[in-house]
Amino acid sequence: MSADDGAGDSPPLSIRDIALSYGDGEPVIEAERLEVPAGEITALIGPNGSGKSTLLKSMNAELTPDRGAVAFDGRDVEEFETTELARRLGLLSQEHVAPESTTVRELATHGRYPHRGFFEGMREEDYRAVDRAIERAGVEHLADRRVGDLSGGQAQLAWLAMVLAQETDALLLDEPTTFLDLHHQLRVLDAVRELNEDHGITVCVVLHDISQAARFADNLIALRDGEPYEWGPPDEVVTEDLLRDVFGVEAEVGFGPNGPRVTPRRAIDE
Ligand SMILES: Nc1ncnc2c1ncn2[C@@H]1O[C@H](COP(=O)(O)OP(=O)(O)OP(=O)(O)O)[C@@H](O)[C@H]1O
Repeated sequence: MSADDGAGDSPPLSIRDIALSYGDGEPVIEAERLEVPAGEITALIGPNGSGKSTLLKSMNAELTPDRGAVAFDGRDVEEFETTELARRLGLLSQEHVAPESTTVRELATHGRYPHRGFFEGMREEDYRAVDRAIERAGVEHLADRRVGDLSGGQAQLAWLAMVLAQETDALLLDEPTTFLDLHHQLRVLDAVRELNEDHGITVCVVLHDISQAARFADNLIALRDGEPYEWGPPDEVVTEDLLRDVFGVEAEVGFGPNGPRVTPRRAIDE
């Protein structure tokens, strides 16, 4: 990513005939075809255990499918050399591991490793990228704090700063708003939208709030039991049928100027 990248420059992610299982178990993901369009924001929605994180990790080659492939920029993600992929595709996962004494700035600095030679120090552009990421994630005031001392939401923002410092062409974000208060949820989504609009970054993001996902994303992919139930523009995906069949919720769906709005009524007993 560079400052003068125009919108639409980032590549798409395409999934073809994929099946993915853990160990010898049954596949937890099976999908014939899914697209995360270039330069657009796609939200993955679905109930707990429906396979959202697994699908996201397969897009980043963190998990290898038993069958099929994920293509990024027309190439199987498994074919990329690890550092090359990390320069182009960033993943904010739900599992965070870092020594407790690491500061927020040090964490963000880790995001620059894919851009530097093994023995090279930080260059001026690396420092600038770290500053930008810290600002975008809204953690300037926490930059010198130890990650181990942060609240859940503050830590979430610190990890986001690390992924943003990678300055990749595409971002995969697994529940980036979890643990965040409403103000910070909106700030994070605004920052992602700004990156998307200013640099044409392709985004795939897991969100649990369906109304928020519908407002925020250009496209939705709804997963049920590891399979796509529906995908496309929010207006087409968010329906009362989806809420009943996928989420087990009786709800009303209204359509306002900001897209579909979900009013849940009750959980349907299985
Ligand atoms: N490491 C693992 N080993 C075995 N099974 C796993 C592992 N990780 C996930 N699973 C299983 O794979 C399925 C999909 O899990 P996944 O975490 O992708 O769902 P999810 O939609 O992201 O859920 P959530 O909304 O709760 O985060 C679940 O049945 C889960 O139990």
